[in-house]
Amino acid sequence: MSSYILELENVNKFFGGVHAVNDMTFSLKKGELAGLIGPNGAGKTTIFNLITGVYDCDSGHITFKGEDITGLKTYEVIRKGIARTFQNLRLFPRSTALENVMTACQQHHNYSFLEAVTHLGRWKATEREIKMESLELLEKVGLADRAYQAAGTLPYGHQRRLEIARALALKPELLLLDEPAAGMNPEEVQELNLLIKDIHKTFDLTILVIEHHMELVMEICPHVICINFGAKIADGTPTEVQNHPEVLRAYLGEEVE
Ligand SMILES: Nc1ncnc2c1ncn2[C@@H]1O[C@H](COP(=O)(O)OP(=O)(O)OP(=O)(O)O)[C@@H](O)[C@H]1O
Repeated sequence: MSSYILELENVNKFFGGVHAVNDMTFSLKKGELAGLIGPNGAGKTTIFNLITGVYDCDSGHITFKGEDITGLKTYEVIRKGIARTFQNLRLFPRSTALENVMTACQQHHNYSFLEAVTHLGRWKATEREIKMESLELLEKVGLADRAYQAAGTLPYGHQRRLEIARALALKPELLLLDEPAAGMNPEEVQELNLLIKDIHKTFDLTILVIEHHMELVMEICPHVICINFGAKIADGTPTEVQNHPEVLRAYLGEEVE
C-alpha cells in the first residue's frame, strides 16, 4: 500500500475556456503539514473543491488512503475522513459558536429520528457528550469564552478559528484549510500559526493549507507546493520552493511576503 494519504494524479478541471487545474499531480504523506501556494486565481480553491467532491474532475484521479475517491459526493468524502474550511466563511451566523460546532459533532453520533424528536432514549446522553466534545474543541481553538455568542457577531479572526473547530468536529484525518489567515492582522496570523501547529500535533492530522501569503506557509509548512495558472511549478521544502525561478517569476510584480 502507498505511504501517501492523498494523491492527485494528472487531475484536470476546465471552466469553459479556463483550464483551472492543469494536469495536477502531487502527494501528501500521512502526518504532513503542507502548504499550497500560488498567486490569485492560480487554482488553489478549485483543487480543494475537486478533492472534496464539490466539483468533478474532468480527468485524472484522486486517491485517499489508497482508495480512489474521484467522483465521490462531498458527504461521502467527509465520511472518508477529509474536512475543510472555506475561504468565504460558511458558519451559521445566528447560531452560537457552540451550536455551530455541535452540528458538526452530531455526524459521529447515533440516535434515531424518534429519539431526536421525543428527546428520549439515547438522545440526552448523546447530546451531553456532543456538548462536552464541542466545548473542548472551542477551548482548543481559544474560543471557550465565546461559546454562547452568536457566530456572526464574533470578530473575523475568531470566526476563522470557529470554522477550524467545526472542521475538527468531523474528526478528519486530512484537514484542508483554505486561506485561514485571510483578513487577519499580523498578530492574529502569528496566533493562527501556533494554532495550526498545535492542532496538527494534538489531533495527529495531515494538513494542507492554502495560503496566498508565502510567509505564513514558509514558517509552518516543511512541504510546499506552488501552482500557477492551474499547473504545478514547484514542490519541495520552503527553501527549494522559495528560490525556484518559476516561483519567483509567478510572484514577480506581487509582494513576496
Ligand atoms: N465555478 C467557477 N466557474 C468558472 N470559473 C471558475 C470557477 N471557480 C474558479 N474559476 C476560475 O478558475 C481559476 C482558478 O480559480 P481558484 O478560485 O481555484 O483560484 P485560487 O488560486 O483559489 O485564487 P484565490 O487565491 O484568488 O482564491 C480562476 O480563473 C477562476 O476564475
